[in-house]
Amino acid sequence: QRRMFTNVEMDNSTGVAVIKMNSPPVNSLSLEFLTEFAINMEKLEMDRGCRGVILTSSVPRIFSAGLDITEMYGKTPEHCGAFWRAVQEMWLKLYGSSMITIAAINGSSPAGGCLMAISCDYRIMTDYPKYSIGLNETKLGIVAPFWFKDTMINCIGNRATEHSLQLGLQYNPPEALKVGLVDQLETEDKLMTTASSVMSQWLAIPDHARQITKSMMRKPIIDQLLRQREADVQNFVKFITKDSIQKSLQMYMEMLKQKKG
Ligand SMILES: CC/C=C\C/C=C\CCCC/C=C/C(=O)SCCNC(=O)CCNC(=O)[C@H](O)C(C)(C)COP(=O)(O)OP(=O)(O)OC[C@H]1O[C@@H](n2cnc3c(N)ncnc32)[C@H](O)[C@@H]1OP(=O)(O)O
Repeated sequence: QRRMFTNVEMDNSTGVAVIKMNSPPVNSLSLEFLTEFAINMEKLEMDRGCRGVILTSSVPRIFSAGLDITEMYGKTPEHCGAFWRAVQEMWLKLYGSSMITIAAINGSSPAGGCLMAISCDYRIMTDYPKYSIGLNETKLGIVAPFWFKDTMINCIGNRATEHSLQLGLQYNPPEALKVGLVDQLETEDKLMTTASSVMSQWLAIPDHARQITKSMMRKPIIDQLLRQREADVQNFVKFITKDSIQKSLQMYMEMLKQKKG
């Protein structure tokens, strides 16, 4: 039986779906997870009754740990290529969605987890000091590709992105609010109610006007990836299969395990 990585609950009375990521222990984004996520987004996009999506997590304390490192370590170039296509597809479906997308960030959200959040239209994060969010790729010895970087620039601006990406910064909730990485903080118990109430404000705007405006803002980056999608895959495969990069990933995974012990 196929495993489910996400639960989708559609409320037909409001036209809002809640996608809960549910892949313990850390909602890491594996090839299967990403494939299922993109299919779910596609189905909601095709559903004329669905106007908005709230993205959140069922896993305690974690929104998403980002890309599943085990999908990039010790794998064949073919596997790495298939994995990267799935990462691209997830981003294209989320960043390019015509629906209103709100991230209810109820836990830590490094790297690919942060990419998911900043690909949404609005972010509300639980105000808990131990949670963090950011594109920390350089800390793993890897490089966030241009479409991660440009999504971040569109969210927090050029200078803050440069600072944030070079240092691989992870922000706690008040810092994330200050830099503009999230739009609002909320307590754990009120997070979903607040997300629904923000959604109602966005739903009040006529869809066609909001959708054209959103597309105008995001299309240049999306088109740039679409134009060079296969080159981006080959670039990733070449980079990630290098011995030096594989070594960095191995050391990072060992560090994660040691931290636990
Ligand atoms: C020139 C450029 C050209 C092309 C581009 C090329 C390249 C590359 C771009 C790649 C972009 C990459 C994006 C990413 O998302 S990489 C992933 C980054 N993620 C992280 O750094 C997060 C790491 N994890 C953590 O910090 C913590 O786990 C977390 C999320 C804060 C939770 O902490 P905690 O609750 O204490 O849980 P544990 O750390 O004990 O973890 C439990 C368990 O999960 C394993 N794990 C954690 N994160 C991941 C992960 N991302 N992938 C796979 N597995 C993960 C961890 O090892 C533990 O495993 P165990 O077996 O010990 O139980």
